[in-house]
Amino acid sequence: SPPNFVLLFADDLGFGDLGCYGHPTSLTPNLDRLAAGGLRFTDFYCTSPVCSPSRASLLTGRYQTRSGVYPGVLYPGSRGGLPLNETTIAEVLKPLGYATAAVGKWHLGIGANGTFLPTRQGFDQYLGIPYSHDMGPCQNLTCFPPDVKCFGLCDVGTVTVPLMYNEVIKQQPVNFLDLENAYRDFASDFISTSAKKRQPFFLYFPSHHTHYPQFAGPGAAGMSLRGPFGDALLELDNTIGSLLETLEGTGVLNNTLILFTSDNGPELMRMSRGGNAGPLRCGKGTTYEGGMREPAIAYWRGIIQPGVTHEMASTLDILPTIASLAGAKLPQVMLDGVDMSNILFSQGKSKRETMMFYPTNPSETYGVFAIRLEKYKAHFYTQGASHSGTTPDQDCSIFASLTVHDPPLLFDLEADPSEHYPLSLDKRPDLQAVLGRIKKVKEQFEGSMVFGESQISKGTDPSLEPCCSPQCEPKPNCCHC
Ligand SMILES: O=[N+]([O-])c1ccc(O)c(OS(=O)(=O)O)c1
Ligand SMILES: [Mg+2]
Repeated sequence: SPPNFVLLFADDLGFGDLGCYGHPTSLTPNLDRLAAGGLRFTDFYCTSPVCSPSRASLLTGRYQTRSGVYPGVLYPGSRGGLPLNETTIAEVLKPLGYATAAVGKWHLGIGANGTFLPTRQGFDQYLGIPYSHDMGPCQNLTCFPPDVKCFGLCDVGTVTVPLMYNEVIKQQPVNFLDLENAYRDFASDFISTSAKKRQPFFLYFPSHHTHYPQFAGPGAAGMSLRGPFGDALLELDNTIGSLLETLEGTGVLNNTLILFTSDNGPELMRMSRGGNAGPLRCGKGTTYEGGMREPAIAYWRGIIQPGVTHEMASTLDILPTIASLAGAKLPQVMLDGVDMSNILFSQGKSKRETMMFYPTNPSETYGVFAIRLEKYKAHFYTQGASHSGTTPDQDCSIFASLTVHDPPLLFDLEADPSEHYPLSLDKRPDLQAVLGRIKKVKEQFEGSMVFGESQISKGTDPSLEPCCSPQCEPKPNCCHC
């Protein structure tokens, strides 16, 4: 019978944040169990160092430049979103009779009359906050029990964050302390209902953890060794444990592929309240490895052999892989993802030999900032980011302005995954040859790249911000239900 798919997607979680990736104080026993019993990736990439573009690529198998989800991210009042003519994983599976649900952070647009919400993108059901949970005033919200306010300011002058069920606002502002429980119960009900009906299902679970401001309910607050960030991460891990129990209890665990990864690198500017990129350089907002290489685990009990793979793979590859496993037709569009089944099921080589690194704000002027080919990575441009500030490495901070590298900075990511020691090309014809191949890849890729109309440049309209009492005045503060 066709396999079920559970896609667990963390937010702003770094390569070094999980116990199974070496963090000394994170408590992630359930993710560690998935890694121990499944395949742990060491070279798995997202496509953007920030949320919305990365999520567009995950769900379409195409770089964000093609779908138009660039530059930067979408906001509560954004006019744009992931275009409806893009085909998501949910839309690939629906024709095969799959039940589909999204639970958590959408961040691919709301638009007029909810035109870009998950229910318009192939998901039968949706429960979640449709963008980052700092995109609304949070200083009076409780992030930790009994009444510890959220840290910092978040975005003021906007409606408070709403919890939506399908296209209706259920709660505004959301109650963070029971949000993850609500997500867990909703997701568990979806699994149980599908299992009872013997209907194959796709659960997309983009948690808000561990995005700023960190929050956690009573089941995790104060229970980690790593403070607020660790508590939020523990809450996500608890939820994953519950979902595993439900999959097991309903008898579908052996027929379910579970994938876990994160949307972009850690927000280092949050310091000890932010994530950690492990040995990788910089983090969110940059095209150094810390911003783009993510923790990733594939688990399918009895089918995927436990182990570690060093093969290169990406969020782009999830749609083609799920399509091939379900026997679904691929969308008739330019796909950048490749089927990674042979990595998953036969410890084979990846069909992916290259990865393109676009910055937060891709443009046709500069094109890709960096390219990885096999073990080599060439940076044509580098730039720091506010999200990666406060670290000792000055190249990560916002003060590290856009720099052209000609010849490109070249790193050997096997010998130097931290991108500390650029390779000299002098008297190295072998490296010059590598650079020649990379330039050819860049030429071919950019020759085929047609930038879709920027959705984010369509700007924002305050009247599009979700408000549970649309007639109330004065906005946005009156939107409370
Ligand atoms: O890239 N950005 O311009 C950007 C702006 C606001 C965010 O809150 C953000 O963070 S994100 O939404 O988690 O990616 C990113
Ligand atoms: Mg993010």
